[in-house]
Amino acid sequence: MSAAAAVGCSGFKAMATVRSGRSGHKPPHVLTVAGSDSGAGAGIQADMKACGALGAYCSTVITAVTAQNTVGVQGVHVVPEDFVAEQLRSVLSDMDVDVVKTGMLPSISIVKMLCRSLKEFPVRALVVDPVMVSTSGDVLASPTILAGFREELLPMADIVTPNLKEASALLGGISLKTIADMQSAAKSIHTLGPRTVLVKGGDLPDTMDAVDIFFDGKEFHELHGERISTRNTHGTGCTLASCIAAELAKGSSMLPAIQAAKTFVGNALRYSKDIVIGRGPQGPFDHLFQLKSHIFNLNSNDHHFNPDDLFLYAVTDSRMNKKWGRSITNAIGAAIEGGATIIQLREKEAHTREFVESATACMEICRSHGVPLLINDRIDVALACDADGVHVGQSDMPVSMARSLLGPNKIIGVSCKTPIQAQKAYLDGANYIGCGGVFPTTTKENNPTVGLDGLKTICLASKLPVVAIGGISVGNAGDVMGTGVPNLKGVAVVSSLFDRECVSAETQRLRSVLMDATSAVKELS
Ligand SMILES: Cc1ncc(COP(=O)(O)OP(=O)(O)O)c(N)n1
Ligand SMILES: Cc1ncsc1CCOP(=O)(O)O
Ligand SMILES: [Mg+2]
Repeated sequence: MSAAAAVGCSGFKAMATVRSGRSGHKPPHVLTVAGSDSGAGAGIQADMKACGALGAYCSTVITAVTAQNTVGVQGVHVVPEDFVAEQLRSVLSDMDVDVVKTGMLPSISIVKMLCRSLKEFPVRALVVDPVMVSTSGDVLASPTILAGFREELLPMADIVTPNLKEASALLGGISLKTIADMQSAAKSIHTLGPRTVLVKGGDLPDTMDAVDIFFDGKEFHELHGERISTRNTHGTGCTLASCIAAELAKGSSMLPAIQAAKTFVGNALRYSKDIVIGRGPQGPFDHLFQLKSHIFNLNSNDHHFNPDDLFLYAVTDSRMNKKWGRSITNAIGAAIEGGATIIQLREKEAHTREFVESATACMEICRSHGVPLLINDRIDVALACDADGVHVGQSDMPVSMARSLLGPNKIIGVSCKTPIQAQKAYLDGANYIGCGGVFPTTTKENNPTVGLDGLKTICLASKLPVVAIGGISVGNAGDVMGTGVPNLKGVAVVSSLFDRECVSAETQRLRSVLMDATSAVKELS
């Protein structure tokens, strides 16, 4: 196989499109030939997750089915050679595989048959993880496969990735205790025919960090990685080799592929170091940490949405603040002091930088008081200042899109005037509905009113909590809450708080009107 020329080639996608004979985009494709791990930490399952996480398609030829968990390997069922051959033929004859990665190859006849298949259907690169013994110490391949590795598979490989035990086994049982030993092992394994060798030193005693030795046929590269203290290391070998394969399939050359793979494994271990799966000594780690760290980690400070937060919803207005000579931070501070339960920054005229800066300052105030802060219209500003959520209207970014950008924990409110909009709000993943204008207002132009009847209709049409908005003040807030619809949770107001001289006093007055009205409704029901 002449993978040397192909690995690291550019213009790969165009070539792949021609090969597939169809127009459209062909994703980078890794075929893993390995064993299934019922615990899903290693083997085929790890390979699929690793390739998927790095953006490569992963097809699978299963050589054995293992019964294993975090304690060890309880059983191995080897797939008959003919059926491994059939799987290989199915995938390789049809799917334009870029890179083959091998894991558990339980018998020499399977090794030999794989080599024949690869000669019949050449691929761009072959990554061999010479799996022999599981991390729990269980034997996964008969020692006779060593001959198959040495004589047939390794000469075809672009890289072979033994750990210390495997390197030792490939070299007849020599002892490997130092970095110098690893270098000489890498060189000796290279003489067996692979284009490059990575000897993994995770088990090397007396080293502060994990050192791997990469030999490219000419030079040694010492690759250092932080040693992460965790029990969750099951599947690191499979994952590293699969990541290398995925990077090669994407067009990387060998050394950058190894570096990217090491970074991925290091980050996965760091993210997963405290997860608990299984009762045994060695647990799996989370290959999909990138998805979760984006969505979950960043949001560790998120305010957990409580529909009662909508009770007294203060919405800012830059024109009013200007008129009264207030900064936005003063305005929201006063509203919180007066008893506002949620704040929305509705800054229609602000430039982005100014908006991000003031929103960040407001976030600090709100967080210190445990009051959620939402951003009107601007998902980007909400993300930038890690706000608790957004409020969007029917002509703003769709709720479903905002949800996928903000993740599951942020609060999303949406304006609705019709029952259909209200039903869709729930299906799209909104947390609440803003319904209005209920009454006429000069704060928002060209905004037809729905009245108290329209408000009730919206409330009844949705399971979501609703906040009423538009022309609401101390004079009519009692009527609004007096509708008594259970999911009407409060009122949102702009001018009756911020177009007044004393924001905190107006907020207090409104709060007591709302409290009286809700107690009256409770008494009636
Ligand atoms: C709580 C609440 N409800 C409704 C709105 C109005 O949002 P939208 O329809 O997007 O109009 P603008 O506020 O963007 O002019 C709101 N802001 N808050
Ligand atoms: C933003 C908005 N959406 C519907 S009405 C309205 C304006 C509410 O302002 P005010 O409380 O001053 O009537
Ligand atoms: Mg809007």
